[in-house]
Amino acid sequence: MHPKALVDLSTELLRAVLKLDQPADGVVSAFFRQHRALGSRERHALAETAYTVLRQRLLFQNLAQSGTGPLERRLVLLAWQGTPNYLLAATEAHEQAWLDKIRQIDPATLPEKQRHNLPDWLAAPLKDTMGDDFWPLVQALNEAAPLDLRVNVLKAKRDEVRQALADAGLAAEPTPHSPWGLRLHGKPALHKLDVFTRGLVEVQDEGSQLLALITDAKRGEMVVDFCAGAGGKTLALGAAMRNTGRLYAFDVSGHRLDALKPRLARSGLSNVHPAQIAHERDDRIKRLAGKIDRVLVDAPCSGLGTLRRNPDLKWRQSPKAVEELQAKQTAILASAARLLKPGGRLVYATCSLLAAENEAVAEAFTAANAAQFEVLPALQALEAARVEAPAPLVAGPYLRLWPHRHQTDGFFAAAWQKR
Ligand SMILES: C[S@@+](CC[C@H](N)C(=O)[O-])C[C@H]1O[C@@H](n2cnc3c(N)ncnc32)[C@H](O)[C@@H]1O
Repeated sequence: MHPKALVDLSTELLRAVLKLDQPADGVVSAFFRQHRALGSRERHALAETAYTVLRQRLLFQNLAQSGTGPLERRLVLLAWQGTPNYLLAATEAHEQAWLDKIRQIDPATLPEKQRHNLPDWLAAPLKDTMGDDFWPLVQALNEAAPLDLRVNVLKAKRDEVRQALADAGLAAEPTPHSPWGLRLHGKPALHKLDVFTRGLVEVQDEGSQLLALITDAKRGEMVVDFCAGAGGKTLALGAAMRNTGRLYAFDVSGHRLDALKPRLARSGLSNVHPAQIAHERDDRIKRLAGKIDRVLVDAPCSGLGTLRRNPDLKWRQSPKAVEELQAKQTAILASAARLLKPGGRLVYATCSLLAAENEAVAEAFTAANAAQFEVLPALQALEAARVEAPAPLVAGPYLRLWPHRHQTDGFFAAAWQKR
C-alpha cells in the first residue's frame, strides 16, 4: 500500500481506538477484518502505532498541540511504529520540519504526568504502594509483554516441547518460576505449529500459570474454577489434576465459556464441566456447598495488571468502576467460599495492581471469616507446588507479581484453608 494511504488508515484506526468506548484489541481486530488487503507488516505498524499512543497518550497529546492538521494524524506521525521511510514518503515538508523540532525535546524536562502517562487517580495509589519502584514500574508498563507458553503436562514434558519448538526454528527458555512455562524469543505466529494444534501448549503468561499453581489442584479432587472465562486457568488446573476428579468451570458469561470449548478439545481433558451460572448465588453453587476441595476465584477486575497488553484500560477504567468491582469481588468471594469442605483451599486472584482490589478484599474476607478460614501463606503454597525460587514472588502472606520485577503481568493471589 502507498505510504500516504497507510498513514491515512492509521489515522482512521487511531480515531476509532481513541473513542475508548470499546476495548482497543476488539477495535483493532474489527478494523483489520474491514481491511483484509493489509499485509502483516502493515497491520503491525497500524496496531503498534495505536498502542503507542494509548501507552503515552498524555505525552503525545501535549506534543501534538503544536502541529497543524487533524489531531489524530499528528498523533500518528509522532507515534509511528512502521518503517521510517514510509513516514518520510507520507508526510509534507512542513510536517517533517515539525517532527524534527519535536525530536529535539528532552523527555526528562517534561512535567511528571507526561513522563508517567497515567491518570491521576491511578498514579496516586501506585506511588503510595511502590515508592522508589514507581518509575521502574511505569517504564515496564510501557514495554511490550513477553510471549509465554504453558506446556500441557498431560500430553508432554517441557523439555520435549522446547526441543520441538527449536526444531521449528523457535528459541524458548524455561520460565524462571513456573515449572510448566516456556518464554519465547520474539512474537512468532503459533497457531499453525504442531505443538499448538495438538494441544501440547497454550499461550499463558507465567503469572497466570502461578495462579493455577498456588491453587495446587490434585488428582481425584473436586475443584471449582469460579470465574473460568475462556478457561486459561481451567486448562492448567485440569492438566495438574491429570485429567482425573471433577473440575467445574463456572462463569456468568456463556459467550466466554464457548471460547473454552475448542481449547478443551485440543487439551485432551475430559474432567472439565463448564456451566454458565446466573450470578454468584446461583442454585448450582448452593447444591455443591461444602463438597469442594479447591476453589479458584479469578475475579472480574480492572485488569490494570495487563497494561502492557491493554494500555487502553488506564483510560477506560475509573475510581467508580474500581469501587463497583471491589463490591462484586467481595460478593463473589463470599459466595465461592461456601463451596469448600473442611481442609479445602480457597484462592482469590486478580490481574489488578491496586490494593483496593487485592489486599483490601482479602483482608476484609479474613476478618469476616476468621472462625472458618485460616490464611495460607503464599510462600508455603508455592513451595508445596514446586514453584522454583518462590521467595521474590510474595509480599507478606500474598502472591504479588509486578511487570518490572517478575516480567509477568501484575497479579495478586491470597489463599486460605477452610478449618
Ligand atoms: C479475570 S476473568 C477470568 C479469566 C479466566 N479465569 C482465564 O484464566 O482465562 C473474570 C471472569 O469473571 C466472570 N464473572 C463476572 N461476574 C461473575 C460472577 N458473578 N460469577 C462468576 N463469574 C463472574 C467474567 O465473565 C469473566 O469471565
